[in-house]
Amino acid sequence: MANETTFKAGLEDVIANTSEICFVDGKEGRLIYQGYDVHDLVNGGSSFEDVVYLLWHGKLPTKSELDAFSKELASQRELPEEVLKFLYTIPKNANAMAVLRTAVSNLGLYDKDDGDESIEANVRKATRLVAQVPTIVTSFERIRQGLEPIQSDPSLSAAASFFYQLRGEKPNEFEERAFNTALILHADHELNASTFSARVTAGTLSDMYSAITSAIGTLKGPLHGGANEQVMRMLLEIGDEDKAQGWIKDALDHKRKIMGFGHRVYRTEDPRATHLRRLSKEAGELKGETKWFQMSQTIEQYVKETKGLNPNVDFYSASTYYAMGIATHLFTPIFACSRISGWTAHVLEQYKNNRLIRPRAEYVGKVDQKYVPLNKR
Ligand SMILES: CC(=O)SCCNC(=O)CCNC(=O)[C@H](O)C(C)(C)COP(=O)(O)OP(=O)(O)OC[C@H]1O[C@@H](n2cnc3c(N)ncnc32)[C@H](O)[C@@H]1OP(=O)(O)O
Ligand SMILES: O=C([O-])CC(=O)C(=O)O
Repeated sequence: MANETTFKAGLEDVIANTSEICFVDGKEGRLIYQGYDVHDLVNGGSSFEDVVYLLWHGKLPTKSELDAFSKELASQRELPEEVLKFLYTIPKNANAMAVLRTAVSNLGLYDKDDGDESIEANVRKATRLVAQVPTIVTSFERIRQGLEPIQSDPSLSAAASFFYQLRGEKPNEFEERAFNTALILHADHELNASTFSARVTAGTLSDMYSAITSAIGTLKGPLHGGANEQVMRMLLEIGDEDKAQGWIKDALDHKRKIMGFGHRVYRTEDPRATHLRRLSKEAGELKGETKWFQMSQTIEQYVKETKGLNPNVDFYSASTYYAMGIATHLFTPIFACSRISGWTAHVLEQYKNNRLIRPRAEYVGKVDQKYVPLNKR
């Protein structure tokens, strides 16, 4: 039996590995990628591609490195024919995260580098994954609606390409800028549950696609990435700003969690929420419908006052995406379109310095049971 003093429910504050990729300073409310504050990356005008390069290579690319990397990513967006065909066989009402999880697993079967576990091959797999996860999400969404998937335009940025592949139209300036910011903000977050899943799978020296499939299944849950969809469903259910306070009070009185609030690490404002709050306001104003932003503000104030809880990344991303006309069931897959960069960075780091991840459980079951043969039970 493991020493019971070592047990921490939910592994809270347990250090499970070292990492150079990301630091979450929960006390100060800071998020750092490879030494760079996420505020500087957003305010300094980084592209998502810039950040993916940073997460993987530990340095910001030069202009020519970024151009080459962006071109490489854009050239890999098309799905293998077999995977595209597979998307047509999926039930149209399937959960979009379940589709993504299954399609990424399927994608691994057709990767040219399948079976090659060299660093170079794994970087190539990571590149394809970052390029193709959005294509899976947008293609299935179109197939679901009875439309044909759209071939990507390699001249577009990752942010613009998502809209183009989803709608067949390029985004406006705000949509591209806001989506690029959202992609940067969701890119990595240290040892969150889905990244931990990916690292546990990679730690057995299983392949990149298996690790990412584990991660997608973990992100799907409403206590993690799935919360952004639940936030929007909550706002829609409340329906009117005047009803927000009463609805939240009732939920809290019944000990229900308010989606999009609270965090295992942050004890202050989640730095990503600061940007997303601003984007939610801007998106609402551009659409001429600020009701969801205003309702979110009312909820934030009430939950802060009554429970002392801050909004996390999922709270204001919901009303931002909604104002941009994105369907609610795509919110968590969009999270995955960004987090795939962090997951792959962590899987590459795990392979570089691997040790099997295998914690202990504190045994609290029965002991010394007397065996009874079947005919005597
Ligand atoms: C991208 C992400 O994954 S960000 C997180 C997304 N998830 C959500 O938004 C779901 C809602 N939030 C939560 O469920 C939690 O805050 C989590 C899962 C994020 C963190 O969970 P934990 O660190 O395990 O905190 P835990 O659930 O133990 O909460 C501690 C206390 O705060 C309360 N609390 C925490 N979050 C909330 C919430 N959103 N609404 C109401 N109460 C809450 C708990 O009820 C608990 O109260 P108690 O001590 O009186 O029982
Ligand atoms: O870090 C966490 O536990 C959850 C989170 O905010 C994320 O994955 O972005």
